[in-house]
Amino acid sequence: MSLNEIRKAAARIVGFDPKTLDMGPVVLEAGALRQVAPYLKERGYKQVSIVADETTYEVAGRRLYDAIATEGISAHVTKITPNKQGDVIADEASVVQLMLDAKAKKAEVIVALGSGTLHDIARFTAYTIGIPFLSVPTAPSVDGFNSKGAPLIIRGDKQTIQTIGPEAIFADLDVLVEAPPALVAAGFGDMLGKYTSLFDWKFGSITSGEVYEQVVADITMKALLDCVAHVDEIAERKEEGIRLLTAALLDSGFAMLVFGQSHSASGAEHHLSHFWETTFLREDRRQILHGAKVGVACAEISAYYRTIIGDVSAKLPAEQQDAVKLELAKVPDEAEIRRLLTKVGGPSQPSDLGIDSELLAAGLREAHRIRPNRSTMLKFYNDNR
Ligand SMILES: NC(=O)C1=CN([C@@H]2O[C@H](COP(=O)(O)OP(=O)(O)OC[C@H]3O[C@@H](n4cnc5c(N)ncnc54)[C@H](OP(=O)(O)O)[C@@H]3O)[C@@H](O)[C@H]2O)C=CC1
Ligand SMILES: O=C(CO)COP(=O)(O)O
Repeated sequence: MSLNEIRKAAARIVGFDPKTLDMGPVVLEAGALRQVAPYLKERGYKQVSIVADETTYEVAGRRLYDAIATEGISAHVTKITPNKQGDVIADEASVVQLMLDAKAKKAEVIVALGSGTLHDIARFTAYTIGIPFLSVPTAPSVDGFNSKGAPLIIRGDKQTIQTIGPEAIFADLDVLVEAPPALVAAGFGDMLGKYTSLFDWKFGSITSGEVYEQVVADITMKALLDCVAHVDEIAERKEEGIRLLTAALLDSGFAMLVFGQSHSASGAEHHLSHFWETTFLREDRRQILHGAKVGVACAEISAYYRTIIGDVSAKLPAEQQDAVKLELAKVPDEAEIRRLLTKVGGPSQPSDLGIDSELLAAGLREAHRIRPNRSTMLKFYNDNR
């Protein structure tokens, strides 16, 4: 959907503050990278901080830096230092690294040049020092370019802090089509996760009176179904497939931005993924792409929910039982989710990710504690067993 269509849809939400979507431009086209420097000039920025890592700097950072300098704007690049396993992660050290650089250079705006992790480092830092950030995605791997939430690793735990959305987005299809297949499959996996996150949000609204916005759920579901309908084009990584996937990721991000929290996009499948992520960090293991974990976790949650629905239903008031069963029936079964993941070339089983049955079982017992305020069916089951 275009930003204007999102604005129109969001206007139907009672009490929605239109300033939330006071942003633009949102550019998703070939050559979008070339529009960044003229935009910065037009906005009158004189000091720009670009945050990248070694890879994203090579992919697009050098070109961006030169283009900004050519406009007579002072730019500097912070390449976030990887952890000892070689992964760039959004933790205290990365945030402080960018904060110190941006402060020292008196940056007026931060440009996030990368995928999910670099965006979270950028949005948290920009919010903390009180400046805006621009989104320049280099891979269609997550729906986190334009949300407000910054999932950070704080003292080893994954906490999501509500910060700010981007001032503008420049998603260059020339760059995105070159992203490695694993990152494309991860983006598709992050979208498939919406099957179970949307179920969990509905579950929370039925059983715990969790605030639910149909418009936000509809935007997310439409984005998800667009991806599923075009799985072949996405798997082929042609320009149209990558455009469709990126547009869906942006729409899901906008849905989170409009709602102000991530209920539409993050349910038990994300909590399971976060559980695996922090376990790997504690064990000094290399990180697995977020969307790769989410896709597999979505299949696991779809299967698990079907095994526990009887027990859950027995503990619900009679009038909620049918509604919950009806919603669960709309979630594709695990075989279908794994089939779609395989089709797009991504991992489909926990073992593909190095997750054994013990870690899987531990996550199903404990992952809900990562987001104790979210009324997922996993939390209900574990709290009431
Ligand atoms: N804020 C939100 O609402 C959301 C946030 N997230 C967060 O996003 C994070 C995960 O982001 P994700 O995008 O999966 O992974 P990362 O941002 O961690 O990126 C993984 C790696 O992708 C590589 N990369 C990126 N673009 C390119 C490219 N064009 N060519 C080659 N390599 C490239 C980089 O390579 P290299 O490693 O070689 O440097 C990068 O480090 C998680 O922490 C998750 O919680 C996820 C969804 C929503
Ligand atoms: O990853 C997200 C959506 O894809 C956001 O998840 P959290 O709100 O759980 O950090």
